[in-house]
Amino acid sequence: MRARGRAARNSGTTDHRTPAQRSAAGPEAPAGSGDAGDERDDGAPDADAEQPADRVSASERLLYGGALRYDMGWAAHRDSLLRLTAWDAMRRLPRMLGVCVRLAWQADRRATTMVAVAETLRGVAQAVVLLGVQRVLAALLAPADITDGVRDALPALAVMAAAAACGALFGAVTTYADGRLRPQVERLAQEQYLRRALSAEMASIEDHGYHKLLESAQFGAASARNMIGYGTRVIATLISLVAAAGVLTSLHPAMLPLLLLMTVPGTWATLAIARQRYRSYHEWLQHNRAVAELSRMAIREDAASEIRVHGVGPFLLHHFHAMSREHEAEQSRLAQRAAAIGLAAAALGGATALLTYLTLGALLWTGAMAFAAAGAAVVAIRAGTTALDGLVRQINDMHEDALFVQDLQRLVEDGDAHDIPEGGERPPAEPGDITVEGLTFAYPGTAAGPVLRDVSLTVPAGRVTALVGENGSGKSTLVKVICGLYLPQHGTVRWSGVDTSRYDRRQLFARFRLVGQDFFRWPFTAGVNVAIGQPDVPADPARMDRAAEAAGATALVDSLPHRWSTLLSRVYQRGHQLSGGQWQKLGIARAAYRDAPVLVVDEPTAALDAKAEQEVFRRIRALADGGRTVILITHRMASVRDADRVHVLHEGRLVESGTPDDLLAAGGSYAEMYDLQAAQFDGRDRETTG
Ligand SMILES: Nc1ncnc2c1ncn2[C@@H]1O[C@H](COP(=O)(O)OP(=O)(O)OP(=O)(O)O)[C@@H](O)[C@H]1O
Repeated sequence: MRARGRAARNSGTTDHRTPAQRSAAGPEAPAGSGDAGDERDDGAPDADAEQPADRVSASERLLYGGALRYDMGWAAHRDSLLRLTAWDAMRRLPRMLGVCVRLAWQADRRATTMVAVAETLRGVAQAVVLLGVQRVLAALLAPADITDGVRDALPALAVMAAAAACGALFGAVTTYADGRLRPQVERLAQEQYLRRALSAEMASIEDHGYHKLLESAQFGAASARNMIGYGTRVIATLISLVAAAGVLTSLHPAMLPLLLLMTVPGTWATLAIARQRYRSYHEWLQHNRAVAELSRMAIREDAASEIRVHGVGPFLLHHFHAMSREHEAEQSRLAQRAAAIGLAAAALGGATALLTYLTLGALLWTGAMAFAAAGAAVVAIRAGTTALDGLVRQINDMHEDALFVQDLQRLVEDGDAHDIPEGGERPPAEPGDITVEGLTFAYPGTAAGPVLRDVSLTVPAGRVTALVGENGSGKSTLVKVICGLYLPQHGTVRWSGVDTSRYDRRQLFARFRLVGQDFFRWPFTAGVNVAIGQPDVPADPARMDRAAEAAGATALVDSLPHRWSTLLSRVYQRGHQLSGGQWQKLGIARAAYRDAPVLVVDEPTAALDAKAEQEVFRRIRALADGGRTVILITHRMASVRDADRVHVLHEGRLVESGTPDDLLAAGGSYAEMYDLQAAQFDGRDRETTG
């Protein structure tokens, strides 16, 4: 494809085999790769199939549980894609040019002006050359003596030469200014995209529809860059076209309609093929993303050992092959249709060209047109059809890219509803007691129903509060709602009795430090991995050392080849690999680096050795003793014994609350979980001592 953005959006080759040939010659399926019989509707290209989503390969069913096709009903592009007619494309041209100019103007006014002026002048130069041809032919063909003819043609030839030289010069100016402009436009658009994506609500990021918009709009930046190029060419082409049309009309009024008629078949073919490509691109977006993801898995660090030890390589390769073939079949179907449309357009184009030249001949024959004028008309027709064809192609390209730029604009302009809202009161520096009242929460867009049901509890200030319960009981969800990451459907979260919905959400986040189960391993230096806990201030090495000390990570940092400057990603040169437990210590140091009154720790010690685990809990306890509020989620019941208060969740409901001693005495769920774990240790002790 023409441009970088488009290359990233499209992929695939062709597979012309029938299903029978495919299963006969297909790759040997490794164990677990699906039943060969499932290939039944992994169909070869079916020219009549209107619904590619019906063709689901065994790989797709096995790996993704069904077809990975977007229902076109979702697409905001749908109408623009499928309604794209020549009239529609022309009608939209001014708006699309407006988009280009606005983007370019925002990025670099000087370069934009240079491009606009140079392209306009280049178009004018081309028009002068065309008019010169008419003059030269008239001068050469009119007098009986060729020497007189050449002499008469000389001034026009000189003007043509000068115009051609100027055209080349303006072309060079455009090349320079356009080359400067395009990367700036792309950067600007990408920054707009990132700003929007980074400020979206968690619920919006997980929202299917919004995620699709985010996915589609990510191509907006590359498309914006492309559009500048197309816009530039459209200006020059339009001027050439006006010149050719002017020349033709001046030669004979019948010529202009014929010129337009000649371009009808090409225009129809270009737009018909484009419509099919748009439809296909959108339907296969998810599928192609999955194929790209399958091939990326081959080099993922976190998958590398399992791929080798479990022999996952052939499995991945097989499914990559099968899914790629499936898309190739779609590509093949498109190619077949494009070839048929192209052939029909060529036949119609030939007929219209014949009609035009026959008319020209008739005009000559009847003496309605002079010989010189007919020669100039042939040149103008050629220039005109080339310009018109080019214009349709450029408008089509622009249109395709404009859809992605439109998505980006839609995201930028209408994304407010999905952003974490700004505004609200400033929350107090210390939240005091945190109380949750009648909280019910369901993840938006899921059919599973509420994962928290009517939960009411208190997290006392300056104490350690433990949340326990079996897997999936809602502990992590509860702390995410308490932190303000998600908004509950019912109920309130209060700080010292004040409803937190009054507070500015971003400032609310600033009161929490979080060591999540799935804290992110930034592929940056060890120092950044800790200092990113407080990214709004410059990294302070002394504070990093203190945070490492608080997390028991000093020895680890000292052991790194470049201490804080050690790059923690083996993907890069000089990269260093940490163990899971070492990462966890850095994650705790990140939270310690952050200056916030409430510490939320979700399974903080899962990857730590026994000594480190004990140390972490000792430090967490010390934090609370120093007045910090700690919310601790853990499955280690022994660690919970040090908590001041324990809340037990079961299937999204609060079932027990109290001090550890009270709950043990009550003999409920907590006591049961505690006894189970204690019995494991007792058993092991007996085994090792027995
Ligand atoms: N982002 C999400 N979108 C939809 N459902 C989710 C999401 N995160 C969690 N869930 C669902 O919410 C329920 C509670 O999950 P949660 O992670 O809060 O449980 P948990 O008690 O912390 O479990 P664990 O002890 O295994 O960490 C689960 O059924 C889970 O499938």
